[in-house]
Amino acid sequence: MAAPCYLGWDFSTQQLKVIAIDEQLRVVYEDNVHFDKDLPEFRTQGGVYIHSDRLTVTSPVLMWVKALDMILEKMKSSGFKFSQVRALSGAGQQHGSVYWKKGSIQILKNVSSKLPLHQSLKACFSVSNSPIWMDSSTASQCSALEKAVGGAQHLASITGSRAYERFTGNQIAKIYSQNPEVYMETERISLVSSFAASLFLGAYAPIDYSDGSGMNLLQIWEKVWSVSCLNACAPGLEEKLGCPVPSHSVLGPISPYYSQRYGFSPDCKIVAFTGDNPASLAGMRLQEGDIAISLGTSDTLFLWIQEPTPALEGHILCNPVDSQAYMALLCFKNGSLMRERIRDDCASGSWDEFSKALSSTVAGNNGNLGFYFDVMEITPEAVGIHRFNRHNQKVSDFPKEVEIRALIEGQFMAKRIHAEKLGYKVNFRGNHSVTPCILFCLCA
Ligand SMILES: Nc1ncnc2c1ncn2[C@@H]1O[C@H](COP(=O)(O)OP(=O)(O)O)[C@@H](O)[C@H]1O
Ligand SMILES: O=C(CO)[C@@H](O)[C@H](O)COP(=O)(O)O
Repeated sequence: MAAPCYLGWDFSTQQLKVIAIDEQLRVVYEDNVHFDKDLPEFRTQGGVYIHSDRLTVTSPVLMWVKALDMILEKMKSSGFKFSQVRALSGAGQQHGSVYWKKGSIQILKNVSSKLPLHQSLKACFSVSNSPIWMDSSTASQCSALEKAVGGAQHLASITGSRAYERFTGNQIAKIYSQNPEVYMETERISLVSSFAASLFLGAYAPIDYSDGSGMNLLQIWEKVWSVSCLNACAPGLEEKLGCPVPSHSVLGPISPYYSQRYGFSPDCKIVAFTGDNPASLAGMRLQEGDIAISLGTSDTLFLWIQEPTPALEGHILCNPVDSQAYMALLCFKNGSLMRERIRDDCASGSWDEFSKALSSTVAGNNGNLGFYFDVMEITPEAVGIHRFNRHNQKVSDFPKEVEIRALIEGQFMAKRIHAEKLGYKVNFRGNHSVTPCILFCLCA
C-alpha cells in the first residue's frame, strides 16, 4: 500500500502547480499547468489579459478551474494514488478576486462527478475576468477609501497598508461603482486562495487572515472586517465576504466530487488556502530576523515581525503561522517578466546565454547602473528604463552584457535598500530553476 501523502497547490499568475509530499517531507509528485501554453484557448499572455487602458489586468476565472481539471487528469493518468492523500492546502496569487453569482453555492455543492468542474461551474461567476494583483486601475477608489477613513496613514494603521490599487477592497469598489447590477447579483466574493479552497471543499471557503490582509478591509490587530472600510467600498460587503479565519484552519472534508471522480478518501481534509507570499513564509519556516526574497512573476521581499508599525510604504499582513505575529511585505511588479524581456532582447531568449553574459561582467558593472520598469512599479512608484554610466550621465543604451548586469544589480539594489530598512538576513525562494548567476548576484 502506498504511503500517506499531502498535497500543496499554487494558483499563481502564470501557472497552476501541485506538489505531493510524504510524511518525511519528501517530494513524491510534482506537476504544473502553464496557462498560456497548456490552455491556449483562453489567449492569455503570462496568464493575464492587459486591457487597452494598460491599467486594467484580469485573468479568466474559468481558466483557473480548467487548469485544475487538467492537472487532476494528468495526475490520474500518471497513476497518482489519490486515496493516500490525507490533507491538502494551497496558495493563490494575492489580491485577485472571484465573484460568485447568486445560487452558485448549490451548483458548487452538487457538481456531478461525471463532468469536469469547468463545465459544471461555467455559469457560476458574475465577473468572468477576475481583477488580479497586476491591476492598477483603481486610483480613484484608493483616494476615496483613504479619504473615508481619515487619511493614508490611518488606513495603514487599521489594515496594514495605505490604499493600493491592486488591493481587493478597491477592486470591489470599482466593480460596484461601474456595474452595480453585477455586484448585486454576486452572493460571495473570494480571493484566489479561498476560491481555490472552495473548489476542493464544495462550499464557500472562508478568507484567511493573512491573505485577507491584502484587501485594505481587514483590521489586522483585531482580525475582523473594518466596518468603515467595508462601507467605503460597497454596501452589504460583509455578508459577501464571510468571516475570516486563521490561515491554518481545517475547513472540512473534501467534496464528494473528488472521491467519486478521482478516488480521494472522503476523510481527506482541506486546510485553508492563503496568499502565495504568506505560504512561502510558512513553507520556508522563516523566523524572526530572516528576510526572504521571492523571484516569481512579481518579486517580493518579506519577513516575520512581532511588533509591526504600518507605514506609507510596504504592507503588514497577519502572519499565517502564528496569529499573534505579523509579516512585512514589499512587492515589485517588474520581476520575471522584466527579466524575460531583457533576456529576449539581449540573450536570444535563452537563460543560459543570459547567465553567461552576467558572468562575463564584474560586480558593480564598472559603475554602469540601470533601473528597469516596463510597467509602473509599486515600490518605488516609477516607470521607464533609466540608465546611468560611471560618470552618472544618463545614457540611452548599454552593450548587451552591461544591460543584463545593470538590470539584475538594479533590481537587487532596490531590494537591498528596503532590506536594510527592515532587517538583515537574506534567504531565497523562487522559481527552482532560476539561473544560479542571478542568485549569485543577489548574495554578492
Ligand atoms: N532559469 C531561469 N532563470 C531566471 N528566471 C527564470 C528561469 N526559468 C524560469 N524563469 C522565470 O520564472 C517565472 C515564473 O516563476 P514562477 O515563480 O513559477 O511564477 P508564478 O508563480 O508567479 O507563476 C517566469 O516568468 C520565467 O521567466
Ligand atoms: O501582489 C503581490 C503581493 O502583494 C504578488 O506577489 C502576488 O501575490 C503575485 O504573486 P506571483 O504570482 O508573482 O508569485
